[in-house]
Amino acid sequence: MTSIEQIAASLEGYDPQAMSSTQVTAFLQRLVQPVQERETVALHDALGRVLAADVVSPVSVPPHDNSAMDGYAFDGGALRPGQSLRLRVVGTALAGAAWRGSVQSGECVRIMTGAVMPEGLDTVVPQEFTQADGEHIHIAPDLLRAGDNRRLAGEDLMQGAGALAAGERITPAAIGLLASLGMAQVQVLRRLRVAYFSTGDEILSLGEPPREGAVYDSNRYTLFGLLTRLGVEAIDLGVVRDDPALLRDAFARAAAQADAVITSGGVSVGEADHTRSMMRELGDVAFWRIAMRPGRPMAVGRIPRDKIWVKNGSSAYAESASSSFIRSNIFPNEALLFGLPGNPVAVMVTFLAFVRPALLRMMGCTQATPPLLRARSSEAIRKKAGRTEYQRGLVGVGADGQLEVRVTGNQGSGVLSSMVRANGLIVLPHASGNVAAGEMVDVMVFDGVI
Ligand SMILES: Nc1nc2c(c(=O)[nH]1)N[C@H]1C(S)=C(S)[C@@H](COP(=O)(O)OP(=O)(O)OC[C@H]3O[C@@H](n4cnc5c(N)ncnc54)[C@H](O)[C@@H]3O)O[C@H]1N2
Ligand code: MOO
Repeated sequence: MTSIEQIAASLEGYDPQAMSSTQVTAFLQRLVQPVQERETVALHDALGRVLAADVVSPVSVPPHDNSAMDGYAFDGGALRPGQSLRLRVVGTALAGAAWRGSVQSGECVRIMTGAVMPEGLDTVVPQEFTQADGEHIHIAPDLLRAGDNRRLAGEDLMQGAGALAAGERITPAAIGLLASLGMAQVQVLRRLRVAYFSTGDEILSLGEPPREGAVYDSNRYTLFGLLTRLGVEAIDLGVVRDDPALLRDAFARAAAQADAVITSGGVSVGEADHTRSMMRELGDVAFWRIAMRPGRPMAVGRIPRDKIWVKNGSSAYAESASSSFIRSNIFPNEALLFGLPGNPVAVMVTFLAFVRPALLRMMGCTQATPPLLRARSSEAIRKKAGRTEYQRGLVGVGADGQLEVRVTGNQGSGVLSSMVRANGLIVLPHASGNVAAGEMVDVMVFDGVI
């Protein structure tokens, strides 16, 4: 199999010490493949899942011409410019109970919204536009045109037309559309499994008492949120101390259970870290410095799962074949590894910039990158050319009605509070320099993404 370094080396101008975010994206596009296994799920369980096959409409929606208003159905051919119309009401059509009688010239049928249009009638006058006069109604001149307030059969979807395409994620609207086709079940791709853990001796699990030099683990919680919103099965493997045996065990357990493994911390050049060396020892991993901020150091690779390391006695490990590891058709024998930098905002930014699009592609989604909004920066932003910067921003509508974005304060890569106040990331591209107040910038808005 082609090694990670070989795949990376095929990128133009590859330099592991100076990767651009475009190169990382291109690398991941080459590396990852969608899952193939399918399952059929009930509609309620389909939200957020990815369609395994195109859905062709088995029926027309709506199935018949019907009224868009409560009112009176009549033949629009009787309308004359400048003239009122007097019609005799000869029956009633209810939603679910069609009028089957015949309608002569000068007659109309009382009709409710959704009721089938009676034969030969093509126009509906809303009841508030009419005056009743015994058995008759009056319609004032020039209120309507022929065909008004009639919904045509198949105007939403024609029988045999493509309704949804393979690779689309099932949104609330798509679930509704599937239900409107009478489909109680749908074929989706299997859910992706993603295992994650935090590394570092200074990382406290919740519930542990504070101690000097230690910080509570936040990365596992932001990752939990990001993965859950993405709709994958998120497998939390806790905090793993910087100990080779514990790290080995964690990587083995993660790779055995999951399609992808995400770690945070220990990928920079720090001396005390065994995370890097364990990744190198167990897997096929590239360590990069990316020209971006935050999120500079990152490891990407594969960890084999065809051998699982089981604890033998207290500290020794032995390789043994296991039947409990998953067989994934993405990478049959290994899990994809994302070694994210430890700083809490760097975790979120590298996830949004690289991990999320890669996981979406693995999930089988055809749409893997979120659309960027263009907004005017309300202030000057300092930016170095030669790296992609992701600044936490708050987008809103300015006094002139145009979209405007401002930075939410301290942009340190450990500062989560400015991330909380943001509703998007201002994406400042690699080549660009300082942003002047009033300049237009790209924003990846969180709503709909995280
Ligand atoms: N000489 C250099 N030093 C550093 C570089 C560099 O290029 N040369 N890069 C800096 C950047 S940028 C980052 S980001 C960090 C990434 O380093 P690591 O991935 O090795 O992360 P750690 O050192 O383990 O942790 C960094 C920072 O984040 C805190 N952290 C870690 N895990 C968690 C967690 N689960 N929850 C909350 N906070 C966490 C940790 O305490 C550290 O403060 O390296 C720079 N240094
Ligand atoms: O990856 Mo680091 O973000 O910039 O501190």
